[in-house]
Amino acid sequence: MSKNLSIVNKDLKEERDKINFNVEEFTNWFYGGAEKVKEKKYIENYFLSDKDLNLELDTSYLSYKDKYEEAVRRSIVVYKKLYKLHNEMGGTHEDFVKIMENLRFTMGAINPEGNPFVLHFSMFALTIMNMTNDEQKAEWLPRIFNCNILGTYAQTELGHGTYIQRLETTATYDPKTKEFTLNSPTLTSYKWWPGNLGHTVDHAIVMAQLYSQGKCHGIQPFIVQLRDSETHKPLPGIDIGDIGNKVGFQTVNNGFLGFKNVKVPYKNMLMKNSKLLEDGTFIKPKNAKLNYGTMVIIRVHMIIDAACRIAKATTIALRYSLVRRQSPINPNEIEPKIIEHITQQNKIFPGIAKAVVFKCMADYLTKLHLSITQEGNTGNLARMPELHALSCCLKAVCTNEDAKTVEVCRLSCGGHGFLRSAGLDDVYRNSTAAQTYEGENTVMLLQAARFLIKSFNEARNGGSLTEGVKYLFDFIGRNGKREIFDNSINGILRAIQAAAAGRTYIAWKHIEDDKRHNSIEVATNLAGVHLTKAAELHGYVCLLQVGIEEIEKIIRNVSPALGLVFKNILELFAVDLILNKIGDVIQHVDISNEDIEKLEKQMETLFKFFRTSAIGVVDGFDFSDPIIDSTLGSYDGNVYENLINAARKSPLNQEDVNRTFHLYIKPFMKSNL
Ligand SMILES: CCCCCCCC/C=C\CCCC(=O)SCCNC(=O)CCNC(=O)[C@H](O)C(C)(C)COP(=O)(O)OP(=O)(O)OC[C@H]1O[C@@H](n2cnc3c(N)ncnc32)[C@H](O)[C@@H]1OP(=O)(O)O
Ligand SMILES: Cc1cc2nc3c(=O)[nH]c(=O)nc-3n(C[C@H](O)[C@H](O)[C@H](O)COP(=O)(O)OP(=O)(O)OC[C@H]3O[C@@H](n4cnc5c(N)ncnc54)[C@H](O)[C@@H]3O)c2cc1C
Repeated sequence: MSKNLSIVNKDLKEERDKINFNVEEFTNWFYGGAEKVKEKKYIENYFLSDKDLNLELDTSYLSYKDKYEEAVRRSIVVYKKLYKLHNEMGGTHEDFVKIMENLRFTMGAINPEGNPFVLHFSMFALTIMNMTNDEQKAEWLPRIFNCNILGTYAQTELGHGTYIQRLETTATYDPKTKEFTLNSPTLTSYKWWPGNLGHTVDHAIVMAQLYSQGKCHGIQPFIVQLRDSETHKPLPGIDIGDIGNKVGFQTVNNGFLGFKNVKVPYKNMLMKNSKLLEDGTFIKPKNAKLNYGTMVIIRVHMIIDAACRIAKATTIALRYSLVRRQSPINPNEIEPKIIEHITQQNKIFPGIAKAVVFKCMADYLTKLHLSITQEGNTGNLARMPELHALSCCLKAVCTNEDAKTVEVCRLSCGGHGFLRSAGLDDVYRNSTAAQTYEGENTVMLLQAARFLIKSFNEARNGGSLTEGVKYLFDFIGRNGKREIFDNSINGILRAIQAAAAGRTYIAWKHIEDDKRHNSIEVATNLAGVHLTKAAELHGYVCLLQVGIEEIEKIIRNVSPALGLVFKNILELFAVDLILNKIGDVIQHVDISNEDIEKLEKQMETLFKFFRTSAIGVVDGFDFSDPIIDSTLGSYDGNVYENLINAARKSPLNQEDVNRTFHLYIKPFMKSNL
């Protein structure tokens, strides 16, 4: 499945012949074991081999409406098969999760511009699983699982996406009728953005301000039916539609939604956290932010998505760079593979290292999320703020890096990278969307910075700190002296920690100084740029720290040859990071010009070593050709054949002369102006 049967380009074959580690062993690590790789391949093939999907059709040439309709058609083919496969596998919840996890990659190949049902299977289902009481679970989960109802997560409004406390949709409870009345009192209160909302789903989790007994009790989730289950017509009082063309996500069917006196039964307010008694008495949750739980889960999941987008983009860029020849380095020699230009290595190799380190972070964060959620289920919510801060911080840092890296990969493919058939545009669109959805990245960094400043105050007052921010103690302990740089992995980590702690101190001091003339809120706003820089540096500290810990474990468990590749990858990540953050490092670390030159030299040595492993690593990401979907990144490396074949499929090339010649061009040319 992963390799096509055509003859592999000789330049690429020559590279693969030199790989000095076991690529399969790397793949097994990336997917969590040989069994998981087998499962992934089976599931991928199970779906992608279905002729009914008609994957030959290049949907990028279709109109907006046709794209959506084809995406719905394909999705239904997939979901029917999903349920068939699920039954064949035994029908357990674990089987379902297994298929869904693998389907995430496969769905991208089937609907490259987005899945019109993605919110049903992610945020809608997750919210019902995590924010309902037992009765509500029993009522809704079977219907969701069987797709008898389809839903989305409707939180953002025209006027507010970030500051959700000020959402304007209202849900007013009447104890006499035991109903809520939903209203959109203003234009800005219209829901705007929810995926799949426009014309696909018939239900939504709606976040609305709860009014009861004459008081507002803040935003609460309600499950609301939007469309008739037979006709799919909007129900009375529901104004609903698609928000129109976007930068990407064209087939996700993001929608708008307004309410006019829409009645919702009492039992439809999700009651695991906040509770409303039938008489209208409101009972506060243990922590008001528990209703933000679905956002936290998705932010955690977004780290692995970022890793995979980078893995895909670097696979395309590297394979292309190993077959593309241009510009002799020595004037009299043959043109080299473009990867021989060291600037090309500088564009692609650090990206490959990021994919690996982000994958380590995704695994770490998933485990942390599970353990903190389990604590939460026993009533212990103490670590919720730590998880919130970490997931916000890494969501922002990883998706920012993701978008940047994917764009560099596109640039590294020169002109051909600009073709849709190169496959980098959809990856980029998804990366840049991820910078905004699930919390805009600056806002996410500012949330993380709140935690950093609190921790800094705690450290100054001799309090206790969570593991991930203990480096703030080192900074305070140095009492204004700079960290002395030493050129080892741990030395680089300490330097980035010193930079993060130093920037946190600058932000803290800024706030303290401004507090003399301003409120704490105004002072915090004025320190915003420092705060976001501190949070960003903290994100890199976490990535490097977890990267070091995880890769040390990996090295102990893999063959020595693969261990060397991991060591090389970790060093690449670390040296690239410190060189990119050198301005911040210089401010807080005793690092000399010679040290910096040594790091630059070290980067060149690391590139030299990685030059032979790189193709093995990207092959090890194991994206099959239908998933990579790129003329430049296919396994066989036959890029020029792929490019001309793709061009021939352009709708304009289906006839020799386009009608515009006779309609407009010829009359214009003959007109003598
Ligand atoms: C499973 C498979 C994955 C599939 C992926 C599917 C992809 C589908 C594609 C797209 C889907 C996109 C969906 C969306 O975009 S949904 C909408 C998302 N919206 C947002 O993310 C909104 C962002 N805004 C917020 O999250 C919040 O407004 C806020 C920025 C966090 C601020 O909240 P609030 O105003 O209430 O808070 P305050 O500023 O007053 O206080 C901050 C304190 O609250 C603490 N806090 C906040 N959140 C949490 C939390 N979740 N847990 C614990 N604590 C929290 C925070 O720490 C502050 O504490 P402090 O002590 O400092 O006061
Ligand atoms: C592709 C896509 C899919 C989406 N899907 C969904 C969905 O399914 N369901 C849903 O409910 N929503 C969805 N959204 C909405 C999304 O979650 C919000 O757009 C996002 O949270 C950002 O909020 P905003 O649009 O209000 O941005 P704004 O907050 O208006 O951001 C504009 C600018 O203001 C700045 N800013 C705002 N507040 C602050 C602050 N406190 N401090 C400093 N700067 C600030 C931001 O940094 C940014 O530069 C989706 C959005 C996109 C793009």
